[in-house]
Amino acid sequence: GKIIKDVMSRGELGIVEKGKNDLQTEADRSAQRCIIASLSHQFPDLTIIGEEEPSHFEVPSDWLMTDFDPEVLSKKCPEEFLTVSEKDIVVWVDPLDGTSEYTQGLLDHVTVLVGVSVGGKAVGGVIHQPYYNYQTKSDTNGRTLWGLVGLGTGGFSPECPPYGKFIVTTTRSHSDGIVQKALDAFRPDEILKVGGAGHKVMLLLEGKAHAYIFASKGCKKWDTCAPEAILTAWGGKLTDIHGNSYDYDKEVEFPNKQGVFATAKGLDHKTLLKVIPQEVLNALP
Ligand SMILES: Nc1ncnc2c1ncn2[C@@H]1O[C@H](COP(=O)(O)O)[C@@H](OP(=O)(O)O)[C@H]1O
Ligand SMILES: [Mg+2]
Ligand SMILES: [Mg+2]
Ligand SMILES: [Mg+2]
Repeated sequence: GKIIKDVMSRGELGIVEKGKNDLQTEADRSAQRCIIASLSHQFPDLTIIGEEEPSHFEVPSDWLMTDFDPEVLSKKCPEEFLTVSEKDIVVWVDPLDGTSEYTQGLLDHVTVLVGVSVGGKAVGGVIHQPYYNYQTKSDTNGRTLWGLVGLGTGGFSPECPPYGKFIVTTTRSHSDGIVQKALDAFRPDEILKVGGAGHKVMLLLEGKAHAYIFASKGCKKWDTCAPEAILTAWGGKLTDIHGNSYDYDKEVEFPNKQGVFATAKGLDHKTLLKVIPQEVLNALP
């Protein structure tokens, strides 16, 4: 988070266009180097997959994080993970989610995502929001939300969305006709178009939206692993638009080709899926 803020303060974003409507900045590159170097230093047998291309330069020594969160470590590890070894774990890293919004100054849309999968299932995750409340509080360090399936969540106060209303959240920078058709089918009371998969799942976790609907193949495994794990740990659900769960094993393809459909705790995920029109389902087979 600090690296991301430092790059923004210096004002030289070093923007590279990876593809159509797909940017990368110095903050994406540096944050990934910090996260991957720190994790692989402490856990050499982990499989770590990051969004950005690997860098072979050595990272500055003050970028190597060595401390652990005592609050999380004070909790009891769920039985099912006691025998998991480093080799069974795949970590999906999105060093900066919401790059498009970052370059446009919509800073609270930006998050850092570190997702942990075991046996292909998204079970653990961290969403760090470096610019949380940055407009109201001047020297905030941001906040860090976490979740582990079987244990619970921390770093935020989960809330259920309001009754008698249906609020959906979706992309603000990667929409198309099919994305819009899927949204329209729900006749939502409100559509929150915001950046980042992490940011959108936070809206579900904090009761600001009922569903995150993205009928597009644009999101990748690093976008959804951490958010899915935290959402699942709380009681919500994230699947593709057909209702199938994504596999986060190390061999899988990166794109979430069947889109994203996520619902807050207390919603009937299965019934809501039936609202998605056949034409939309056919577009993302
Ligand atoms: N059409 C597309 N092309 C490239 N990336 C896409 C995309 N649609 C979604 N994404 C990626 O999915 C994430 C969430 O998208 P959105 O904010 O539009 O909902 C972003 O992650 P990054 O910002 O980490 O690249 C974004 O780049
Ligand atoms: Mg990107
Ligand atoms: Mg992303
Ligand atoms: Mg990213």
